[in-house]
Amino acid sequence: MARKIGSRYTAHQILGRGSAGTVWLGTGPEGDVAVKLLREDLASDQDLVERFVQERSALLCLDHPRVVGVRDLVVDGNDLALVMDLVRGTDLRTRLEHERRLAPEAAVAIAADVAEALAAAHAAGIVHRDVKPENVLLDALAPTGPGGAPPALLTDFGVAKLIDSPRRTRATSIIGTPDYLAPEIVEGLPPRASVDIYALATVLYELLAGFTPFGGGHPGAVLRRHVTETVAPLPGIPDELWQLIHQCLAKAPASRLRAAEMAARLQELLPSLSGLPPLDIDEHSEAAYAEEAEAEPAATTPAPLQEGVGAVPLVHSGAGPDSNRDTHTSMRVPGADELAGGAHGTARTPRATGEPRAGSARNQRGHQEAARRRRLKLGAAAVGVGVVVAVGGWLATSDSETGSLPAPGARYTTGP
Ligand SMILES: Nc1ncnc2c1ncn2[C@@H]1O[C@H](COP(=O)(O)OP(=O)(O)OP(=O)(O)O)[C@@H](O)[C@H]1O
Repeated sequence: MARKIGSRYTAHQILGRGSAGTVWLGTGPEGDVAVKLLREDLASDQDLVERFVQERSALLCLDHPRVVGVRDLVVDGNDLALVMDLVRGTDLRTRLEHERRLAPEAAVAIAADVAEALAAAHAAGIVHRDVKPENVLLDALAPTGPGGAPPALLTDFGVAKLIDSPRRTRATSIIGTPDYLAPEIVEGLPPRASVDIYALATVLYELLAGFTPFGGGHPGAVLRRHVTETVAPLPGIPDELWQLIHQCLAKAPASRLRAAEMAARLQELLPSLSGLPPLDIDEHSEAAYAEEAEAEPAATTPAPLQEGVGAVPLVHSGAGPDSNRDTHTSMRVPGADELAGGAHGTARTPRATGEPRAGSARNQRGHQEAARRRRLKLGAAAVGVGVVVAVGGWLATSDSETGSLPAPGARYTTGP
C-alpha cells in the first residue's frame, strides 16, 4: 500500500523496521530511495523536530561512497522522515546470522569500508554513535571485494544524535547499544569520534568470533564489562589483526587508532589474510579464552565516576515518553568500586572453572541463537528506542546475569 511522504516522495513497501521507525522502499524525483519514517512519538516530539531541521545540512552534506547518503529530510504533518540512498542487499547482522563467523579477509574488508566511512564523517565533525552490524548495509549489486565481501556502507548517521535530545537523555542517561558502547560513555563522558572506533573494533571482533567481546546477560553487566574487563586474543587470530583490534578496544580513548589510520591498517592487512578460513572457535577454546579474559586485570583502572553522572540511570516510572515501558525504581549511582565489580556491585555469579558464563554471548550458539536474537530484536524494536533498562536494579540487587537477554543490536536509553 503506497503512501505519500511530503510532496516529493511515495513509500511503497516496507523494507524493515528499526527502533526509531520503519524503512520503506520509496520513489522520488530522482528515482528509488529508502525512506526512514520515524516513529510517531518521535515525530510528535517538538524538540526532536527542531533538531531534525537544525541537523539537516550536516546530514545532507556527508557524501562518501561508503556512507548511505541522506538525500532529504521531510517534516510533513505527523510525518518525520529521512530520505536515503537505497542499498539493495542486506544488513551485516543478517549476513552474520547466516554465516555465524566471517573469514578474516571478508571481515576485515567490511571493517575497512566502515572505517573509511567513519574517517569521512569524523573529518566533517560528525560522530556516528551507533556503529553496529544493523547499521552496516551490504550492497549486493556491486562487485564483491576481498574475500568475496560485498561493499559495505554505513547508515543511520546522525540518528542517534537526533534522538538523543537533552530532554530525552539527561546527564544520568546513556543512549546506545550496550554491546558496542565505549567505556567512556558508560562513565558519563560525552561521545567523541573514538567511541565509533571502539564500536567498530567490537563489530570486527564479532564478525570474527560470532559474539561480541563484552556482550551477554543483563545490559548493566554488559556496561560494567566495557569498563572493567579486557579481552584475550581470539584463538587462531593472526597477531597483527589482533593487535589492531586490541588497540581499538583500548579503555583509554586516546590510545585507539583514528578512523583513517584504522582503515589504512585494515587495508594493509588484507593480502596476508587471503584464503584464511573463519576462526575455529569451538566450545572448549571459547570457554577457556573467556576464563583467561576474566582472570586478567583490566588494562586501565576505570576513571572515577563524576558525581551524578554515570552508568546507572536514575530510573523512575514517572511521566515521559518512556513511561509505559519497562522501568525500575532503583535510583542509585554506583561507586567506582562497584563498577569495577566490588562486593555490592558485581552482577557475576561465581562459576566453576571452565563453566561458561551464564547468558554470555560467548555461550550462545549458532543459528538458533541468531534467530532468537532476531526475535528479541523485533521485540525491542516494537517497544522502541526508549526502552528503559533497570541497570540500577542490577547493581543494587542482582546476583545473576541470567536476566532476559536483549538483542545485541537493541538500542537502549537508560535514564529518566
Ligand atoms: N538505505 C537503506 N536501503 C535499504 N535498506 C535499508 C536502508 N536503511 C535501512 N534499511 C533496512 O531497513 C531495516 C531497518 O533499518 P533501521 O535503520 O530502521 O533499523 P536498524 O538499524 O536495524 O535498528 P535500530 O534503528 O534499532 O538501530 C534494516 O534491516 C535495513 O536492512
